[in-house]
Amino acid sequence: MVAAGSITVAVRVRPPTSWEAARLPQQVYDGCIRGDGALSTPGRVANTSTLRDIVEIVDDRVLTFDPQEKDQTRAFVERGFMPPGTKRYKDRRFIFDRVFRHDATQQEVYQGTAKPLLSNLLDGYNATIFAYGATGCGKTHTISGTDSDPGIIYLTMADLFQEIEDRKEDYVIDVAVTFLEIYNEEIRDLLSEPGTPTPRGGLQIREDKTVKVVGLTELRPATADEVKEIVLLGNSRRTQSPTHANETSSRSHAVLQVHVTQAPRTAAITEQRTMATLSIIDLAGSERAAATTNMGQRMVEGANINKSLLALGNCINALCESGGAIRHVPYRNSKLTRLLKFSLGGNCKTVMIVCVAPTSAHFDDTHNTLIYAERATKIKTKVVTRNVVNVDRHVGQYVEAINRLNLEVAELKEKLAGKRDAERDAEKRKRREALMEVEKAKSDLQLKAEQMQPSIIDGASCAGKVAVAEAKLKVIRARLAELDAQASSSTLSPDLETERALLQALAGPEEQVVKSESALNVRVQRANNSGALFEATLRAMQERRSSDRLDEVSVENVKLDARWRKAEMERIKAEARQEALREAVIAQAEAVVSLVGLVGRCTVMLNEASRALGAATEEGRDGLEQTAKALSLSLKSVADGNDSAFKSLLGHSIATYAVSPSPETSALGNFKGYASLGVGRVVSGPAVSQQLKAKVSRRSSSYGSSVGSPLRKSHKSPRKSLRSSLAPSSAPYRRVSDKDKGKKKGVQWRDYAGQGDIDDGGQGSAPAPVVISVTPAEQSSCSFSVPESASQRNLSVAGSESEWEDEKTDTSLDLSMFSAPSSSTAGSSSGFMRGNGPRRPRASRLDPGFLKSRSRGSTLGSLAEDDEERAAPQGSPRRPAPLGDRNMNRVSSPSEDSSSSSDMGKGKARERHHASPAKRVPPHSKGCREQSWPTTLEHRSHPR
Ligand SMILES: Nc1ncnc2c1ncn2[C@@H]1O[C@H](COP(=O)(O)OP(=O)(O)OP(=O)(O)O)[C@@H](O)[C@H]1O
Repeated sequence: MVAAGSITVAVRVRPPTSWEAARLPQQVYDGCIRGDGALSTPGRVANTSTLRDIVEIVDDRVLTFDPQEKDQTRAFVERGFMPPGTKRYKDRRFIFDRVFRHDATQQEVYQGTAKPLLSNLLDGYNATIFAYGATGCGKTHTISGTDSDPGIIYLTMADLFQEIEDRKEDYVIDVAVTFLEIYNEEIRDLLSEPGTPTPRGGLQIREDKTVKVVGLTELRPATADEVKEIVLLGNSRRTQSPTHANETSSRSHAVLQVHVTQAPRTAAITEQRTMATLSIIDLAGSERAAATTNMGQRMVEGANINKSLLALGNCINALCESGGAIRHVPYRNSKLTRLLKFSLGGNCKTVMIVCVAPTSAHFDDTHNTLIYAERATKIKTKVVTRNVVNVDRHVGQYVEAINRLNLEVAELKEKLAGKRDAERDAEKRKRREALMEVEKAKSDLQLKAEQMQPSIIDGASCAGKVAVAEAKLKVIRARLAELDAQASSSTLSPDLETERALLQALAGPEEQVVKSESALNVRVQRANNSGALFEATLRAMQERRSSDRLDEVSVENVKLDARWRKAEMERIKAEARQEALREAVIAQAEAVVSLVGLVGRCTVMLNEASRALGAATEEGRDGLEQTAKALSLSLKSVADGNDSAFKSLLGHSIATYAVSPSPETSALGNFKGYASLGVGRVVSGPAVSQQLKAKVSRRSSSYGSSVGSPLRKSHKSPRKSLRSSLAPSSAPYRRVSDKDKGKKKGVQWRDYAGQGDIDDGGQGSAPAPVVISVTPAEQSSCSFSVPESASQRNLSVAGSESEWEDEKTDTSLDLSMFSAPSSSTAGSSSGFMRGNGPRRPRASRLDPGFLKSRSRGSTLGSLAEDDEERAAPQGSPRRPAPLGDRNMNRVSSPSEDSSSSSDMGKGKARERHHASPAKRVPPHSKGCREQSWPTTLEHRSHPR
């Protein structure tokens, strides 16, 4: 139920016609400045107009009729002199529900008038829209419009059908349209086709609870366009005649009625139907007969029009005065009022659209119309109720209802199936899109990972190297701190000074590496940046949430991929770091091997020197001198070689520390050995370390640390080093060939002579010297840089592994062996190696007998071999000094092997060579031979 109210009255001002526009004023001011220069007097107004605007729109609800002319000059010109107190203009203000300016569109008028009625209509409330106004003011334009600019009828029906479409799931809505005209008080059917039995005119009104015209043609349009067609058709049949005021003046009232019946789609026995009628009425224009030149039929038409409009006015007046209830309302005075009975005072919501002309040409019509409209605003309508009818279905209708419902069920099933299909399709599409999104995210991440990976790997590798450098530095600094502490309390002995200088040189490159601006650290930083970028990408993926495109599973998929990428990157980083550390460990191991070899050989050499000196002392002055000279040269050679090695490796020479200025500070007297220097176990391999330990434990003398250079590229056999160290720098060394041996060597190893019992049966117990054994092919493939000084000396250091073994074995034996006066008493190492039987001393290179044998042509040591070297053929290989090329572990070349094997002779010695555990090649030795030494000194020692 809608509360009681009034008729909604809206005023629409039409735009001026071209005829009117030509007569409306256009202010033209005389812009000339007068002679006296006075600007205060207004210029002359050139007023050529005969019309003026008489409607001023104040706002969307208020207008002023015949407003005061603001230009007094114009007012004077227009109206002449008016005595004070009299009004030149009506200047009357009207208030309506809506006021539309002349430029308002059809849509705006529709929205402001008819549209609010529409929803009520479908709920069962009657509604009426009628256009009122003088002829030619735009009523037909507002109600019907044109094809290109349709009016209220079309716009209303369009919305109505849209609403029906929206409700059709729940309701069956029936729309029927009738279109009639009241012409000269006769009701005519505008939709009656000529030639049909339906009479076109003379229709009667039946009045019950509703007003109904009997015999009207009802059409059932399904769309707004069909309604438009109907209206155009009806309008074409409507009586129109050209009048003075309007070329297409409607001479009748046209009434379009739209009956809407709505029934719910239920199968109940009773159904609640709502019925409502929308009446859209285009009244004929009121006209003052005096103002028109209408004659004859036009005049009769005009009279009838005016009569019906007067009746309408009277009804309105009555309704206003009575409030819609008490006083009699003369509806029956005309067909129009009878038809509009329920629209005006009944159960209906009514909108009156009042059309007015804007110019003074229609001054009185507009004035009257506005007064008429103002009065209509005062009509109080009754309480509007809903037209609801409860219809009890007849049993006969049940079948119809069931059929309809069956149809509806089938329809709904079809829809549901379609909907399900559509849903399934949508689901599939969504899944496909999600999959594509996941793939895209994954490939993006992969791309990112591939972009970042090289940098991150490089960074991890660099970080590993920096960590190694830091670890090295820690140890070096610890030792340096000790040395510094010693230096602060007392003067350091030359050997310790040398050690400190070497350690400082060793620390230099590491210091450079660990600096924050070092190349490695810069690369680490760059890798960190890449890593951060990668992390950010991963985080973004981890934080992805489900959306329209990605469901939960897809998001989880993406997150898992991100997690896997992260783990993979960590693995690769760890591998790179591990590889860097492994390389460092290998380098350290090689350095340690070289170092141990060097220290071992030097120690052996020193032992032999010591023994030789002791033996020479017993022999007498001549022997002593000779031995001392030879030893001096040998020791110098070793020192030079070591110095070259250090210079090459560390860029630091130890030559200046070689000789102590005073006996008190001499390294010979103050040498701190292994224990005091705290050099720990440096080799992790069990076999080698144990052998070294065994050897070290047998040393009665301390080992100097000054010779402990890693000697990066040194792969020489230790034997060679020792030999070359004993060889005079000027004498090239050559292996003794069989031929030479037969000619020149008067002294042989006892073993070679068959006197020794060297046997390879003692593999298990024989201490394995630290020797890297390589094949001839490997030897030939190895190239070592030879310092110029060393190559200039052109020392041959060739020797077989077996010889080196001999020497090592010898030096492992009881030192008392050197007390034996001659080579004939030199024992074999085999006894020791086997661990049974008496050990027979072997001739040593520094054995006095050996030294003496030089003159006799029978030598064991390199001093004798020097001579042999001099006598060697030109084609025999010449090798650089062992320390000169820093290849301490280098083994003999194939030619050396052959010479050494020939030197040793065939038979037992050869067997021993093959049987020696030392010939086993450590797995890493081959690799390291192909590998270049690191640029930094790879020294490893454990802090105390
Ligand atoms: N708002 C408007 N915009 C443009 N043209 C308009 C407007 N209102 C009216 N007109 C024009 O004015 C002329 C007269 O309009 P219309 O025929 O609608 O008047 P009417 O009130 O129906 O006249 P009658 O009562 O004689 O039938 C028509 O040519 C119409 O196109």
